[in-house]
Amino acid sequence: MTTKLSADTITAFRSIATASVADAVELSGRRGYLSGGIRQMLPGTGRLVGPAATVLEVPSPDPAPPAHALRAIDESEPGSVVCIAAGGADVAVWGGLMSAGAVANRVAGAVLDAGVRDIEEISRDYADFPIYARGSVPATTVGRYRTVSLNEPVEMGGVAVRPGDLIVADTDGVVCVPSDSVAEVLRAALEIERREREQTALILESGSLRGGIEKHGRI
Ligand SMILES: O=C([O-])CC(=O)C(=O)O
Ligand SMILES: [Mg+2]
Repeated sequence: MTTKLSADTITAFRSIATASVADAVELSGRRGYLSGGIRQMLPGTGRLVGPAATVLEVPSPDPAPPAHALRAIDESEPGSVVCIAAGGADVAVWGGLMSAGAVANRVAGAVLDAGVRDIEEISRDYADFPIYARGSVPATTVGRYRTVSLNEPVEMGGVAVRPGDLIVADTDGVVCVPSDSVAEVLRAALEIERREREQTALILESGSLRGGIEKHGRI
């Protein structure tokens, strides 16, 4: 099961750039950002923020439906982000039908360490639904990969993603905030945003990039 995060926490992260969230996770000694190879394919409306529901897919010629992904879509708490780990597979682990199911179940978005297909259909019929993926590819996952777990820890783009971790994604990419450090990362990320606003003002006032970042000693 995914962990309940407060509506206030979700709202707060929706106003914070992934760059700041990634830096804030790093302050706790961990890596939060997923590989830049997993990028925004469909933007939805604004930043994607929600708890992860995790699915693992592995190579298999078994032509079975992706049962764990279908369950993740139908059974996750509204507002969840369905995260499918497939080792960067060059197949579509998501498409138009899965988007229809996700919208019907109020899933917040999808993050895929693999490809997506039916882009034309999804952008036409589900324009509010955000998808992050390695790219688009017309090949179905069925008969090439099969799902093996739901809501177990997975690895995506170089990061361990656990069910209930907070996913934050925007035009820069995807960050995973470990569920045990959400409050601490939120505080740190807000402080980073405050510092950068101050630095921006100092740069513009002084007319010097180096002068503007001197006070805090970092970019
Ligand atoms: O076949 C798939 O793997 C996914 C797909 O096209 C859909 O959800 O429409
Ligand atoms: Mg399809």
